[in-house]
Order: sequence, then C-alpha cells, then structure tokens
Amino acid sequence: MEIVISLNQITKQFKKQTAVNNISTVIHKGELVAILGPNGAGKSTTLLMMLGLIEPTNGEITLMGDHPKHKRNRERIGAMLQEVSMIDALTVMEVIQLFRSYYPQPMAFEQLISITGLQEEDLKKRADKLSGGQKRRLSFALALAGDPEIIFFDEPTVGMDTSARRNFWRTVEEMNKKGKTVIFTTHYLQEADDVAKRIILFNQGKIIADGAPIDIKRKLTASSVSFAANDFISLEMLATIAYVMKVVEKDGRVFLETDHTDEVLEEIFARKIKVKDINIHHGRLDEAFEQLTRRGGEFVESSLDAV
Ligand SMILES: Nc1ncnc2c1ncn2[C@@H]1O[C@H](COP(=O)(O)OP(=O)(O)OP(=O)(O)O)[C@@H](O)[C@H]1O
Repeated sequence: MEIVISLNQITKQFKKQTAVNNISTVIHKGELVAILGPNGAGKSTTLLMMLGLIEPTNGEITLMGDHPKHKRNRERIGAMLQEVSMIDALTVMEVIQLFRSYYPQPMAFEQLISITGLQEEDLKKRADKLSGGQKRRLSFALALAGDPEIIFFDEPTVGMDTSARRNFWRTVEEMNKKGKTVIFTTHYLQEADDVAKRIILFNQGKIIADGAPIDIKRKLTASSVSFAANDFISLEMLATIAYVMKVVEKDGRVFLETDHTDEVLEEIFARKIKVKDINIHHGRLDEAFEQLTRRGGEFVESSLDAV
C-alpha cells in the first residue's frame, strides 16, 4: 500500500518542553486514523508537523514523498484546525467561493454548501457572525474545498451539536470510502472507537499503542461471554471449556472471561449447554485508554509489540 505520510524519529522541543519524543510511524493511502491521548500528549504538535506548519527539532517527515510544505502538497491536502479564524466582512458563500478559487479542481459549490449544513438565510451572513458550531461546520467545508487527497482534523467536533456531529462523521466516512486518507485528533474516545480504523495513542510525547480499535481493546481489556444464570449449569464444567480463563457469577449472570469469545460460544453450542440471553462483551476503549495512559512511558515498548 502506498505510504502517504512518513514520520522518522521525530522530536519536537519547545524550549525545555519535549512535546514529541522520537516517534516513528507511517500512514498509508486510504487510512482513517485517530490520534488519541490525554491533554498535552503531543497530538496537535504532531498534526501541525505533518502539515508543515511547524518544523520538527529532529527527524524527518514526508508527505506524499515530499517535504510537507512542498507546493505540490498544498493542493492535495485539507485541514481543519482548532483555531477558527474567519475572514472578516465576507459572507459564508463568498468565503466558500474564495477557497474554491485557490484550487485547480475544487469540490462542487453545492456539495460544500450542503456540507456546512447551513440554511439559505445563514449562507448570506458574514462568516464571522456565525455561532461557534456553525463556524466549525463552515471550516469543515473549507477544508474540503480543494477536494483534497489527505484531510487533517484537529478536534473537529468540539462545539458541534449531535446532528452536526453525525453529519460530520457521515461525510468523513463517505470521503474515506472514496479513497481519501483522513487523520484526526480527538478527546472523544467513543468517536475514535466508532469511526477510526486505526488508533495511534499518544502519551507524554510518545506513541504508546497503535492498531485497530478492536485489537487495542482486546489486548488490554478482558472480553467475556455471559448468559443468564440457571440452576442446571455447573460452573466447574464451564471452567473446563477451552480458552475460558475465569468463571464468575454476578447479578444473576454467569461470565466466562476469555480472549476467544467465538471459540467459547462454539463450545457452548457443541456441548448443547442450555443458555439464555447470551451477551458478548469486549472491553471498552476508555478502559484500554485508562490502562495505557496510567502506566505511562514504561509500558511503551511492550504495548507496541503487543497491540
Ligand atoms: N507553541 C508552543 N510553545 C511551547 N510549548 C508548546 C507549544 N505547543 C505545544 N506546546 C507544549 O507541548 C506539549 C504538547 O502539546 P500538544 O498541543 O501537542 O498536546 P495535545 O496532545 O494536542 O493536547 P490537547 O489534548 O490538550 O490539545 C504540551 O506540554 C504543550 O504545552
């Protein structure tokens, strides 16, 4: 698969503060990647370096094979950053037209308007007079004005209401299906879990886990098969099922902790054990996140191998 972004031993130092500490990774064309991590972990700094807006102190970043700032890249990337600054005195429609005019093959005007989700009367408003959430939606449309191949979002849904959020992710998923690479930072673990195909987890300037959400969760949190308890099932017998690590009875249910939920289920059916109200539980991303960030730096190497 084609590599579109490559980070090779990147460090960013702000005076005494090491914001990003010797990270290396690659992102392939068509990936949908979430960069997650607690406050100050180095997410935004990394994103800004990928965009060429700040330079690493050490290491090398390439964007589609060139320096991020190369003029070939300018037409091929779109970004929505945390700071929304609107051009004064232009209406929403004028700003969209202006941004479209920067690119050789802009996205259709009507499509961008529909992405803003704004009503007719709001399109004639001055962009700087929009509400916070409306500004975010407009900056989303502006990020897509050039019909970019790679799109970067820094905390994109902050300030968006539920429906704006849903529309935003639906559009992002559509773009990704068309082959566009999407990279976003977020604090909303649920969003990362729902949308991203890959999560890069940052802590204290380092990458402490990198993988599909399901793999990160599976590796770091316990999964279980559970069902309603009844008097006829022997817990000792359940403990003999292959891959069952622990059997626990709690609140009227029996939980079989395992890394292999499918195999355990198969065995339950093969042995014709009568169970009702079956539930499969995989650990939640916030549990995995909590574990990883709590353990901090020391956990780095082993978790990277493991995940
Ligand atoms: N321009 C700057 N000058 C000095 N220090 C900076 C600058 N930008 C970031 N930092 C510091 O680098 C560290 C990483 O910041 P960064 O903004 O990348 O974190 P983040 O993971 O995006 O955090 P948040 O979730 O709070 O947005 C922080 O300690 C921050 O204070």
